[in-house]
Amino acid sequence: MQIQSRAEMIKTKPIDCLHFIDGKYVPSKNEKTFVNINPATEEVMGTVAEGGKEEIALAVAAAKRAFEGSWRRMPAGERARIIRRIGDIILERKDELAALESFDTGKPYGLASSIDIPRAAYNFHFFADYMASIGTEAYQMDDVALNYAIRRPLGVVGLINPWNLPLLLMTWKLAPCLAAGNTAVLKPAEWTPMTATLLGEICKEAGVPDGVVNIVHGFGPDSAGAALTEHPDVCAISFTGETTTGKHIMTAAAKTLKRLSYELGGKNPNIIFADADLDEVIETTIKSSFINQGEVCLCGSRIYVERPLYDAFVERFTAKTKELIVGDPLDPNTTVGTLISEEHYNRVRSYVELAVEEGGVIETGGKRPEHLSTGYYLEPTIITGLTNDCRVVQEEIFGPVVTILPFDREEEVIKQANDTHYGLSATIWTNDLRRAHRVAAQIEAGIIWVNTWFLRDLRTPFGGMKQSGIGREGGMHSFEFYSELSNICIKL
Ligand SMILES: NC(=O)c1ccc[n+]([C@@H]2O[C@H](COP(=O)([O-])OP(=O)(O)OC[C@H]3O[C@@H](n4cnc5c(N)ncnc54)[C@H](O)[C@@H]3O)[C@@H](O)[C@H]2O)c1
Ligand SMILES: O=C/C=C/C=C(\O)C(=O)O
Repeated sequence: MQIQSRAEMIKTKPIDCLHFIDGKYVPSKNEKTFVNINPATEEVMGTVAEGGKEEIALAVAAAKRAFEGSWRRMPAGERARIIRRIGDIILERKDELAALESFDTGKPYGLASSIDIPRAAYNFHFFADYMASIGTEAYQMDDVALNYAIRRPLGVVGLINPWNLPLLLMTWKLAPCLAAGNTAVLKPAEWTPMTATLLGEICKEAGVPDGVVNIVHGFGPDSAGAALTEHPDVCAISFTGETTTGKHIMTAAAKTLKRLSYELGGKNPNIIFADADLDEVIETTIKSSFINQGEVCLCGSRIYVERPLYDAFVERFTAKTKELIVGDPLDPNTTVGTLISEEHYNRVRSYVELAVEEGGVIETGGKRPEHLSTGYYLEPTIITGLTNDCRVVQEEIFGPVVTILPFDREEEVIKQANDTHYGLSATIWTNDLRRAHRVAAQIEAGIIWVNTWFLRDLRTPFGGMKQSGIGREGGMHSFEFYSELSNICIKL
């Protein structure tokens, strides 16, 4: 069956995307739009309003009015009820949102339906519950004075999002931002506008007052993204994207001293000791290598295997990788869909070619599947024979490409794992409990999994160190970013 006929089976159709400002869908003032390409068919599936300075100004003004209006004074219980309702409506519209996410990204519909959309809903449910339990702090100075802290919202916050897990990551920011009493201007990634567009009407239906949530589409530099980072009435930016983009945003935001929260790039080690359970390792490492076409910042794309296990791992992992089904994102049997765009496809392909130049051996993959002449499809790729200082081992590829290196000693693999300017996540496989604690404590990463991957407790601190991020979000850490504390000292 053709992709379109499967889309009909799913019944949802791609949508044209307008901005959502002050509770209404509006085009750009200059009527400018850009096209939205389906990465599986390479066809135009709709148009997107292209926002700039003017649309950002309108959105920020609406957010400021809303902040000074009812939203910040709304009792927390009522705000929590509305936030929970957003999550409920996302679940009610799961199939539609999953289809649009799959159209936009090329990810398997099944993945969007089982991970992306349910987790987007859970982001709202989690923070609706969590906000009821947060307190502040108080200190008594003998019988001299009493200190207590009060927590208040920041004001208008800019939320700038990437294209790999569009609704999951957009709502990971929006839920705590609203729970803390702020208003928001969202800038979705230009490649993935559709679920963000529907989020506007979902918030309105849930009872979010007009102006509290605003969505402006557009690009980064010289467009809506840059305008949001420069606007004087935006007091904070939460950004998820490439490290290089983060540096540009920091420069722009410095002029108005905005508070920044950064979730940036990663090149994450997956360290496998010889005592690990190989069946478990293979099953999870297939996911941590190739889920979402490897377009996950947390993917363990640098695999290190202790030498006694190396040959067996390479053989078993390669065989399992060959069983993955690359194809039509709407086909229920597909496990690997398309990359996000032609530009990104060519970039990932160039790294496979570089790997060969650097002396690597392509154990499997590296090519467009022969039966898929249209669409940005790339086979899951395993590369061996490289050294830790190779560009393919050092640079973020953000595609279905992993390298495997052997190691002999614990100290050696810790050194190699840390030999990167990134520090986002890491995975360690061992049944030696003391070694697990010892090695985890030495790995320079913000998020470390032992004998698992992408197991998420939203109360935990989430974020990277070094060039992988600034700050943490999740649980109390989100409230620390999305609110201000004032200490009040009263003489007794
Ligand atoms: N650490 C995390 O949690 C996490 C999660 C997902 C993705 N990522 C990273 O994101 C990258 C892939 O996403 P991407 O390609 O969308 O990243 P990107 O940096 O190219 O774009 C991210 C967003 O920033 C906007 N943008 C670009 N330039 C801007 C500028 N000068 N001013 C304001 N906004 C600007 C884009 O329009 C987009 O909305 C990868 O590096 C990946 O590792 C990190
Ligand atoms: O591609 C990066 C994935 C990030 C995931 C989260 O931010 C999360 O699970 O909260």
